Order: sequence, then structure tokens, then C-alpha cells
Amino acid sequence: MRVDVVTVFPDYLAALDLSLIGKARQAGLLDLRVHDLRDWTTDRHRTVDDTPFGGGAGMVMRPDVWGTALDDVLGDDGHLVVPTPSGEVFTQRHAEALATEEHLVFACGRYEGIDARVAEHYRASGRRVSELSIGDYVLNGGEVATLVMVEAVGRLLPGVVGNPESLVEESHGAAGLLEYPVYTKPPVWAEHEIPEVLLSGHHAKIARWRRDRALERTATRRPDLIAALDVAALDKHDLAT
Ligand SMILES: CC(C)N1CCN(Cc2ccc(Cn3ccc4ccc(-c5n[nH]c(N)c5C#N)cc43)cc2)CC1
Repeated sequence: MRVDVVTVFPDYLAALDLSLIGKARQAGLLDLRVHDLRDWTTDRHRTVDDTPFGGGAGMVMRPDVWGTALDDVLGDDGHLVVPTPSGEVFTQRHAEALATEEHLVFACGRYEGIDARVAEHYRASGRRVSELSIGDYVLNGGEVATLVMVEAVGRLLPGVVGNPESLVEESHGAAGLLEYPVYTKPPVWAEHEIPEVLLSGHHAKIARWRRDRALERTATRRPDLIAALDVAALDKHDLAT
């Protein structure tokens, strides 16, 4: 997979040189290229923004600069991803769908956002465009959201995560439940012991205990997920473990 990121803060994406995503890049599993939007400006001040039509606070990012940049970077096959507070909320389902793409291009806005005609233009020209938000809180730009989405998508690519098994049993997985509590050595820490069932070696009981803790957590912390619960998948998933 090729991923291009266009931003006025290229250094913000340096974190993608680290850890799993960094290793995936070195292994050639992920071809990640970060571009400075100002490289497509034509004035001596390298201007990327202007005042909003209709008035209001702040500045808006210019469509002409973004258009020349994206025309260069999107190529024939790029799927344009625009992080925005007004986007569809990004979920694991979006990560799974984006992980099937050959080429993603992330447009990182700043200020009050990117002129709306940019996304419109590429959608109208038949290109896949996803306007996505990573959650209901306000950030200062699209770079942090891009880091989140590139990691969520990158870890799903074949060969990136050492044990593909671990991609199956994870939060918001097939059964739609939150993760159960996990423990490791020492068996006693600060007078806290390990739940006995986890020391029993009885796999069916351990699976049932984990399923019950995941249900409990989901009901307490994310009751919204309970409504969408796929009970059939839950039992199948549970019996498979
Ligand atoms: C009334 C009037 C003064 N209000 C002024 C604030 N407006 C909303 C507003 C708020 C902040 C930004 C800054 N910004 C620029 C590009 C950009 C991309 C993503 C995100 C972003 N924020 N939160 C997420 N989950 C995001 C994602 N993904 C934020 C971005 C842009 C826009 C709403 C109108």
C-alpha cells in the first residue's frame, strides 16, 4: 500500500518512522510519503489560506493550492481521506475498508478547514473521497487524526503485525465487544492477585470468563455497542476461542 500525506507540518508525521509502522516502511510493506503543502504555493510568502466567504472567525485553506497538490499526489488510483471535525466517525470498519485500498492520500487541514470545493471536486470527478473524524472533540488540524488512521489501517496490512491471530481477538472485533482485562507476571503485585480462573489452564472456563468480563465492560462503558451486538458472532467467536 502507498500512503501519501499532505500537510503544512510534515514533521508532525515523524512518529510514523517509529515502531510497527516504521518497520513496515523499512520492510517495503507500506510506501509512506509525506509532502509539505507549501511546496505547491506560487507566492513568495507561500500562502495556503485566506479569509472565509460569508465572514466569521479564522482562515480557510485555499482550494487552488490544495488542487495542484492533490492533482500531483492522487494519481489515477488515490482514495482521498480528509480528516475533519464534520466527518463520519472513524471506526474499525473504516480501517478495515481503507486497508483494502492500494493508495490512500490524507489531506491534513489546518485553520478552519479546507475549502469545501476540494472534496466536492474530487468526488465529482469520480474519485473515492472519505471525510472522517476520529471523535467528538476538537483538534487544531488533521495531522493527529492522520496518525491515528494510518496506524489503524497500517497494522491491518499483511505482514505488519507479527501474530495475525492478535488482529482477530481485539476490541470492537467481530463480536463488537470491548477488550477483556489482561494480566501478566508477577502473579501478585502490590497485594493484587490474578483472577484464579486464568491460572486454571481450563481453556473453556477462561474463554467464558473473558467473554463475561468483556460483556460487563461493554455494558458499563459502551452501552451503545450492546445495542449493535451480534450475539451469533459473539457465541461463535466465544466457542472458537
Ligand atoms: C463557529 C466557528 C467559530 N466554529 C469554529 C470551529 N469549527 C470547527 C472546527 C474546529 C477545529 C478545526 C481545526 N481543524 C482544521 C482541520 C482539521 C481537521 C480535523 C480536525 C478534527 N478535530 N476533531 C477531530 N476529531 C478532527 C478530525 N479528524 C480539526 C481540524 C476546524 C474547524 C466550527 C465552527
